[in-house]
Amino acid sequence: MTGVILAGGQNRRMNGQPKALLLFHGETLLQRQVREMKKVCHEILFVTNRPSLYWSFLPDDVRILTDKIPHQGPLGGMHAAFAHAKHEQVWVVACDMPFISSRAARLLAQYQQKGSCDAAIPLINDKIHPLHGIYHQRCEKLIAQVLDRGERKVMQFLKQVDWKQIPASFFKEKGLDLRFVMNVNTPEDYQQALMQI
Ligand SMILES: Nc1nc2c(ncn2[C@@H]2O[C@H](COP(=O)(O)OP(=O)(O)OP(=O)(O)O)[C@@H](O)[C@H]2O)c(=O)[nH]1
Repeated sequence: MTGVILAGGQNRRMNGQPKALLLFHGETLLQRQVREMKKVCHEILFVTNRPSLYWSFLPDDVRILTDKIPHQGPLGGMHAAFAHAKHEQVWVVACDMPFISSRAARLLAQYQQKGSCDAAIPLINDKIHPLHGIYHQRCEKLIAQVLDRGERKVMQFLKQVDWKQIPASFFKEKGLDLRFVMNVNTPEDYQQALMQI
C-alpha cells in the first residue's frame, strides 16, 4: 500500500511549531511515523507546503509532494497524494500522531479489500478518525469534485462514498493499543505523549 503523511497544516495550537518535527527520544515525529509506515508501505508520500523545512529529515525514498491548492485542509493534501499514489490502497495519517500503527493499518486494509468499500476508518471513543484511515485510490476524482465545489471537510467527502467504520472492539480483540488514533495539537498534548513513550 501507499502511506501518506499530511503535514500541510498551520500548527496554530502548537504556537506555529511544526508538529512533524517534534522530538520523541531524539527522533522527529515524522521519522518515527516513517519507521512505522515502512513496515507495511512500499511507497511513502509526505504532503506539505514547506518542503524545505522537512527534506533533510526524510529518507531519500520518501517522496515530498505539495498541495495543488494550498490551505484546503487535510482533504487538499489527500487529493495531492491520491493523484500520485502508485498503489490502490492508501493509508492516510496526520503528521501529529505519535502512535500510528501498521498493524491497525493492515487490519483496516484487509477490511477495505474484503468489503470492496472506498474507505475503512476507525471509530474510537465514539469518534471517527479519518486521518488514520485506509482509502481506495479511486477516491481521488471524488475528492477533486468536492474541493471544486468549495467544500473542505473530510466528512463532506465521506458522505459521498461507501465507507465503513471499524469499531474499537475490533482492534481491542486483536490486542491493539487504541492510542494509535491519538494526536498532539498543543504543547500540553506533546508533554503528555512524551510521558507515554
Ligand atoms: N497537506 C495538507 N495537510 C494539512 C492541511 N491542513 C491540515 N493538514 C494536516 O492535517 C492534519 C490535521 O490538521 P489539524 O490538526 O486540523 O490542523 P493543524 O494545522 O495541524 O493544526 P492547527 O493549526 O492547530 O489547527 C495535520 O497533520 C495537518 O498538518 C493542508 O492544507 N494541506
